[in-house]
Amino acid sequence: QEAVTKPNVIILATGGTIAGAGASAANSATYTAAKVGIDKLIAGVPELSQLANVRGEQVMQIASESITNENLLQLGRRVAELADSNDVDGIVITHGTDTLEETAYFLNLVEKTDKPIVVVGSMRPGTAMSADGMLNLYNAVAVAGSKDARGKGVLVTMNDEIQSGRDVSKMINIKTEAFKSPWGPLGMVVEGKSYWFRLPAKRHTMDSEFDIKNIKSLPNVGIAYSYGNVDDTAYKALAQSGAKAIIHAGTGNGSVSSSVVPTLQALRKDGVQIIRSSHVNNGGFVLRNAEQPDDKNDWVVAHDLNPQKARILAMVALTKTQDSKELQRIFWEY
Ligand SMILES: NC(=O)CC[C@H](N)C(=O)O
Repeated sequence: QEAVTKPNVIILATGGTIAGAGASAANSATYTAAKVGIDKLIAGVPELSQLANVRGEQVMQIASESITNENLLQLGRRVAELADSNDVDGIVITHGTDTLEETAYFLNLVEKTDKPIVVVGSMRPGTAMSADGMLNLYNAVAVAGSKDARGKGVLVTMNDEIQSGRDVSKMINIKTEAFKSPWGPLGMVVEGKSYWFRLPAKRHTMDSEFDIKNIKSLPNVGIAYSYGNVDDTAYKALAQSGAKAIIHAGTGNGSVSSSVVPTLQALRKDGVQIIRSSHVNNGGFVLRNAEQPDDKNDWVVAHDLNPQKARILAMVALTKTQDSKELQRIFWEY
């Protein structure tokens, strides 16, 4: 009989619904997030031990809408430490789903490792009927422990799909099939085995020019949402609060209302970076110099990144450059 060595997988727990608890099994939507500790979560899925040697670590215990830049840096540093350790083969991060897409993208940009990093959450608390957390966690550990997940960037396992942390997003808040990418999943995980169909084309992890070890703090970057009858109040307030960049969560192709254009031109002259994104639901796609003369205005376009992901990339990029052309290059490449 062949000796099988199981991979060592660390689960870093941060809270969210996957650690949530409700009053009754019928409570799929009314419950408290971030209640259950990581040891209890691991004990609740004994099958994990068939996949890997699993160890848990409680990094924080919060609902992810309350995650701060400091929390992101703390988590990122711990991930980097563990990834550097010889006895760690893969890392799972349990996370609330509200900002999971932001954390996954952040780690995808700044972790210099080819070891699998898998971010996972759930849409229903463990106390609910048909809770999805157990299987999502099982799948996350399976992917994190697998050799074929190496070098594919930060991944997200929800609803049996393996998504790229770069472009996955929470598309609906009441279904277990909540996480989608406009460009489709990278693969599927079924009964603890991964099946791959495509690879990320954008720069990440080992191939990234950013490194968590060189990032001391993240700059203030805000988002302003666009709609009919919008005015420039939010943009001005963000600039006044010290924003180094403002993400324009624009309509359609990142279009900008004529009531806002002059203010954004003036803010750019004052040194604030203006980044045009789109809040279109299934994924925006903003083209340079379409809708607005970005070359003339010295603005940046966020490409296919939604506003919250554009904020993450802008913060990371601004730790290295203040040049709008460099920023634009980074927005095309990541
Ligand atoms: N499904 C969830 O995880 C949402 C719970 C909570 N709002 C959070 O993001 O942590």
